[in-house]
Amino acid sequence: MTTTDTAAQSQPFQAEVAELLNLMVHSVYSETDIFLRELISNASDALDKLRYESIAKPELMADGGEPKIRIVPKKEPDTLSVIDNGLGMDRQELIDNLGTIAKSGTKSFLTKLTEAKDGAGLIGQFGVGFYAAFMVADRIVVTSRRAGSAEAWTWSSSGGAGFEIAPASEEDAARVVRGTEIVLHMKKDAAKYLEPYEIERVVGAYSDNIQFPIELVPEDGEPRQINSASALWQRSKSELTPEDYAQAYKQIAGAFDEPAMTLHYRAEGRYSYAVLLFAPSTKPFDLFEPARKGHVKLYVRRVFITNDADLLPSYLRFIRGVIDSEDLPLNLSREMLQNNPQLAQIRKAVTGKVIGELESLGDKDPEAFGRIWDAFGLVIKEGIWEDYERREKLLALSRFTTTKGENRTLKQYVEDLKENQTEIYYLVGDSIERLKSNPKLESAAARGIEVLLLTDPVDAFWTSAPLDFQGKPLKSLSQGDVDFGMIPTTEETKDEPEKPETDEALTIAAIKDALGDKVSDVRASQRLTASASCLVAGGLGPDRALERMLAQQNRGAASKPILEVNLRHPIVAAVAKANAADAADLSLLLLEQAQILDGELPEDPAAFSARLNRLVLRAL
Ligand SMILES: Nc1ncnc2c1ncn2[C@@H]1O[C@H](COP(=O)(O)OP(=O)(O)OP(=O)(O)O)[C@@H](O)[C@H]1O
Repeated sequence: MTTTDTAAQSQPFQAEVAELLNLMVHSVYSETDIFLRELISNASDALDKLRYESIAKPELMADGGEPKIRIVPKKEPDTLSVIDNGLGMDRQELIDNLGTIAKSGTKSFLTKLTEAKDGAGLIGQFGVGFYAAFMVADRIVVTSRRAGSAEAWTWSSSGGAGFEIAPASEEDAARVVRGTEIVLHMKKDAAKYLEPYEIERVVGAYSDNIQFPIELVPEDGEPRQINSASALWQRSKSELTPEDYAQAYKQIAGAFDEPAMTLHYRAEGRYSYAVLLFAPSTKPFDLFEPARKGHVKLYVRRVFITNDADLLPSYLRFIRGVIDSEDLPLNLSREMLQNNPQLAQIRKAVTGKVIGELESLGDKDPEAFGRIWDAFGLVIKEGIWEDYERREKLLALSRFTTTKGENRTLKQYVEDLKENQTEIYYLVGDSIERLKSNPKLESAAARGIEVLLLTDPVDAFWTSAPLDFQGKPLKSLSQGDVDFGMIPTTEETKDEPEKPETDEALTIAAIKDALGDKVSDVRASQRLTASASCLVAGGLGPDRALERMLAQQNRGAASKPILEVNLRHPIVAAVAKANAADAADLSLLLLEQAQILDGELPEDPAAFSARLNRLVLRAL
């Protein structure tokens, strides 16, 4: 220990912590109860960690007694202590863990929180953890001793800008043999949490499923255990109520909403393991963090091993819960986590189960499934691209907005195929409204063909994989050739305008000539009935929507599109008859219109408007 280490020191909070504390104190959050849940959950994590570390070093458990959590209310002075004999923290850990927030995305979250009206809802998704205690306490003193260490340290803070760290007094150090004691000096308006029945109520509501005993130590009377301290996932389904599950979900996932799906089973056979998984009903704030980390905890015979075992593919990263194996060794190393064939087997089986459960939820309880899809459909669709093996199953789960309505499945789509229709058509774009008015839909609309309207950014990616559903290929209406020739038009639209008597080849040659290398080709369109022109991608490369996205992110230049023209349209017909200058103006206008309809800007907006004015004036 250096001399600076032994002296008391003041340290500032990380800016994000100071900001968060400020928000907590000015009470964006009215549900103060959760502070106790957060402290108990941290205590339970510390006990889990100790149990895990002591597999390799049993001596860590030597002093300090059986794992448990104690809650000690005292009225003179008003303090509430939450004490665990878990792993504890050394000096640096106290500074790092209780002075900073390590979570990625914290900054953007805080900005959102400050701006949002409904701060409470948001803060629940974030989990403010330890700092929640500042809602009820105006001073917090934490004394901690890391298991096996000769030193104990005391961290203290009254909120505000920073905290102090110092060696624990002899008296405090003697009391904290192993683990952490958190003493809250309660605010006046939070004195109710010093009442034993109030503590029991909160523990019963939020923390009953903590695996370790939680003991209430009242000022008068004997200490008593106030939770059931069993691993809920090990109990049989028949003895559990929906309320039990809802509470377990909140505790395991640190969530505030209700689960939209619960999956609880035990696999027996070559490997035995218990599974308790939940799908939340609301979106957490970090769903789109680049790390795309999962939230399923791995236990081995009731001992917590890691949060980090990638037990589900990342497109199911919204699923929360526990998998508890009977057969894995307790001392799983990082390498073993990555390469263990048994874990790979469990991962595969559980992934299949989750998808199967989502599928049957979609049939049995479309409303609950709808909540999951609305919150996580974007993420599930990543799987269509990533998980080749389960592609068709994930396509079957997906819900689409189409020209026929909302929440359509591909199964419904295929059941409603038109006579001679052999493909599933889709169009990718920025918004449903814009897609609905896209000319590329015209010919499909005239035939009553349903088209999927895809507007999520991820849609441009998964659709670039070769896909089919029930033997029907998925096909973009803005790419390659479409052939609706065999599909009859519906009655009302049978009388399309007659084709004008112009030479097709001549018209196309004239437009090609005028556009030069601005496009890769000019073709007669099968897609259009009313509009004059549209742009499509060649048959082999990426779809136009994906190209546009990649180009916006400077990841590759967009390749030249094909201009399709409607030979029935009077402007197109006029090209062949016009003089060279007018033909050039008209042809460029056909290209520029098509760009605008795709949500792009014409290459040279000034030239475009000059051209338009020229032609309009001529007609006047
Ligand atoms: N009782 C404790 N024993 C040991 N370490 C603790 C204890 N309480 C907190 N910590 C440490 O402090 C860190 C920060 O705790 P905090 O509650 O703020 O966030 P968290 O638990 O990591 O996240 P969240 O609350 O969102 O799950 C914890 O990750 C843990 O390392």
